[in-house]
Amino acid sequence: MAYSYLESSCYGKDNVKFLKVVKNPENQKDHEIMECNVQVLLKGQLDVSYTEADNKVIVPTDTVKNTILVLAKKNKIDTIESFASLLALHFTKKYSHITGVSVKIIQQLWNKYHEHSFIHGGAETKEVELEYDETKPKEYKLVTTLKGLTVLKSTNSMFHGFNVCEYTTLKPTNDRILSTDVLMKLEYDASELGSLETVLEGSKDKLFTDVFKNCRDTTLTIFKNENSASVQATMFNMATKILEDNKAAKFVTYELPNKHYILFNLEWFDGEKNDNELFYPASDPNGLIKCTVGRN
Ligand SMILES: O=c1[nH]c(=O)c2[nH]c(=O)[nH]c2[nH]1
Repeated sequence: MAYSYLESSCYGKDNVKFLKVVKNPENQKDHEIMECNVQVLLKGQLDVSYTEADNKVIVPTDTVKNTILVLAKKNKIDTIESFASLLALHFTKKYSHITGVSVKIIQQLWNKYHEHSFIHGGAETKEVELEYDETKPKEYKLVTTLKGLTVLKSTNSMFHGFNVCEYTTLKPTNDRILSTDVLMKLEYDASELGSLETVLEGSKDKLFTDVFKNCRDTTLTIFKNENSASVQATMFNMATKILEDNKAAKFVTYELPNKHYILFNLEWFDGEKNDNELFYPASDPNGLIKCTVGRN
């Protein structure tokens, strides 16, 4: 009896990066661009490559990389959601022993300001993760992520009424700075979207674009409008509104660092008052608050 067994495995290529330029057929200098970083990991009857050094079953990661690039060149990509579907279906259809694929695509945001000139959207990205198992084709998991959207509000944020014990030094406040780097994930309800084949045909591209925009708009609107009781309460309200607005959403997850700004005490300077005007940014430690919200 062997000492060990293979509990689980997957392999593929990570950090396959491309910039795709799409030219307007009526004006060869009018372009749209898409910059992506793709990860594709394969699963299936691959155990012997680990346990018996049998490479016959290995589709080389180099081939995975080539496939990503060729499919990106040859196909119309309107959203990274449909491109992820295309990749998952390609690998499972092409190789009989590949039965599952995990795809992750990170898209840079480029804002067009002229027919072929663009401004980079900074740290903010859109990401998509797709888990597909061809033995359960209807149960795929598709998650879209908004990441790196840094926001700050300089009033209308409170934090009081919290648990107080002998370890507590924090003072309750009715007015503080609230700042975070938004990480929001929306898991689609696969039964609302339909089969991955319909997703890759592009029939859901408008939905994907609209849902992502709605998530970003709702995050920013609730952030600015609400007099926040806490990060916890505000993120729950954001997630609830996104579920209300988007029937295709199953779960909404937020992961928000609470990036603290601490009021300087200037009393030593002849009693100088500091009415929430001068703060120092405390890079660490930071709060970290997460929740996943579903529909009742
Ligand atoms: O919104 C907040 N939630 C917390 O859980 C917390 N904890 C803390 O020290 N400050 C805050 N703020």
